[in-house]
Amino acid sequence: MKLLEGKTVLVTGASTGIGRAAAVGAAKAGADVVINYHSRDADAAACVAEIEAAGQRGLAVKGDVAAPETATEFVRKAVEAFGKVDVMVSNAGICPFHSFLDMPVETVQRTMQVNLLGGYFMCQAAANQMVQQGHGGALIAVSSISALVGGEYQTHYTPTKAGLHSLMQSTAIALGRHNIRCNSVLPGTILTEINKDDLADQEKRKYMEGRIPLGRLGEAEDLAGPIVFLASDMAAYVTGAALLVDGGAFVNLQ
Ligand SMILES: NC(=O)C1=CN([C@@H]2O[C@H](COP(=O)(O)OP(=O)(O)OC[C@H]3O[C@@H](n4cnc5c(N)ncnc54)[C@H](OP(=O)(O)O)[C@@H]3O)[C@@H](O)[C@H]2O)C=CC1
Ligand SMILES: C[C@H](O)[C@@H]1OC(=O)[C@H](O)[C@@H]1O
Repeated sequence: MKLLEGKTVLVTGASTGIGRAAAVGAAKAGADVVINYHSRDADAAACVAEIEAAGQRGLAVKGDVAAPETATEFVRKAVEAFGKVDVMVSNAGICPFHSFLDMPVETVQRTMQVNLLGGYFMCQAAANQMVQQGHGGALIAVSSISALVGGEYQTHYTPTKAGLHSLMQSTAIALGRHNIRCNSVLPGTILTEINKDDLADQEKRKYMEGRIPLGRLGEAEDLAGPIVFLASDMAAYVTGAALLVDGGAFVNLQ
């Protein structure tokens, strides 16, 4: 029996990167998967094609997670299509690198709205559905190593990742009685669209690689296994936990 057989998994921000790897990983583990995305129609369709190639049902629902109604609509469409929601992977996020002293107000507000409030509303909508179903579930937030350490050009971003980590701790308490487990994954530096421009700076890229004991930057697929594990019954007694997936970067002081 596959790890996620019979489960319906929802993933936000799954047109590219970590979300897409999680969606395809969940399908390969036997789940039907509903994805949210914001703008890349062709990439979202390609993700659904990969889910179907794994032998599972897939559906893409377009929407901006910053709007609370996107969350209720996403969950409603998932239930309409596949009957239930077992897992919510709240992954959608942005990181427009910018210096602190001249940070535009709208960049701060948008980053908080998408990353933190988007995650909050998605998890809340999924949890309400899970409580109504009455057979538990799992929420997984894609937080970051940046929940634990700072970044000079990420002063608007790192608080959102700390916030998601904290949200999973509090929802673990609020939802434990419903057997809904709440955990976060904390990726290190993973090569995706979000940091393509930032890591085009070869000096910075080499520095980041040099910080990692495993000797390489991460790939989106490196997150699939940890997310599938936390979504699965193998993690039945794991809640309120945060799993670093960073090649050892965080512990590398000297
Ligand atoms: N890459 C890394 O090093 C790390 C990434 N993370 C986190 O992982 C998550 C995924 O990022 P990653 O895969 O790297 O980056 P990508 O840019 O590849 O993926 C971001 C995804 O989020 C979606 N998205 C962006 N804004 C919105 C929105 N307003 N509403 C709905 N969907 C949206 C994008 O959709 P579309 O393209 O269709 O607009 C895309 O599917 C983020 O939360 C990020 O903070 C955490 C630690 C490290
Ligand atoms: C976008 C960054 O490269 C990435 O995002 C994070 O959360 C980490 O700080 C990574 O460096």
